[in-house]
Amino acid sequence: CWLQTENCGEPDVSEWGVLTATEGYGRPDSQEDYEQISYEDAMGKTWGKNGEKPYRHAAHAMIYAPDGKKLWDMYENKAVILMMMRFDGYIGFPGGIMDDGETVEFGLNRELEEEIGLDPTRHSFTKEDHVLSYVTHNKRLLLHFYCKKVTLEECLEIEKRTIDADEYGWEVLGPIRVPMFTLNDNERGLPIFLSNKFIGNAKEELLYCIEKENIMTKEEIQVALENCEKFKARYMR
Ligand SMILES: O=c1[nH]cnc2c1ncn2[C@H]1C[C@H](O)[C@@H](COP(=O)(O)OP(=O)(O)O)O1
Repeated sequence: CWLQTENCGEPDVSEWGVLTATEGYGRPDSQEDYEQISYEDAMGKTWGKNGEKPYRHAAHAMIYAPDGKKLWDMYENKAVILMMMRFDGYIGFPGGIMDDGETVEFGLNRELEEEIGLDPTRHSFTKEDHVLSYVTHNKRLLLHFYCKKVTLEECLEIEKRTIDADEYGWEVLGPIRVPMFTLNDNERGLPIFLSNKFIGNAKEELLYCIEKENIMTKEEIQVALENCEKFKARYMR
């Protein structure tokens, strides 16, 4: 039984080692029910208050920098956007579930330090960076998403630090840069990247921020999604 040091007994495959209490949160849910709500509604929520199983808060964040570098002098990379390969094989953003008593921003900054080694004295997320909140009743989670623009130099430094983070090699298997360009076959680059498996609503959060931060237009994103679907129809039956 993973990570336990004593009294392990027979492994119980339905209750998976010491992760039992939380690992269900990250599992894919065939009945995803993400409902967008305001930050204020999420903070003042009353669900789970009447002796039911409580709702937990979780927060994740996108860090990015405008780029403009050309691949082979041809394809402009519009931005460096940091995502990560998670332990479960899904792509997501760094962050996690708040510990009891933590504010969402405090918990987010703690998770970012643990997962990607973000230095809170230099890059601290505040309410100003909040973008979206969702509730998922299936998972009894209130999910908050944040986004911060940094300089390219800072972004590359943050990316480098990720492999020295406490969680590197455990919950985080590595930083991922989103390819923010598309080759002239209209598929390689962002469209094929979008055919990956993303945790929760991380893909929607990515696309929302790409548009909100004026990295790509709504129309450009739509074209990338359509080309992703064409690629999947051909190769991923
Ligand atoms: O990037 C994400 N965007 C939206 N939801 C996410 C993202 N990453 C995880 N999640 C969901 C999936 C889980 O239901 C919860 C908490 O997951 P996780 O980040 O793995 O939490 P811990 O690190 O274990 O605290 O959020």
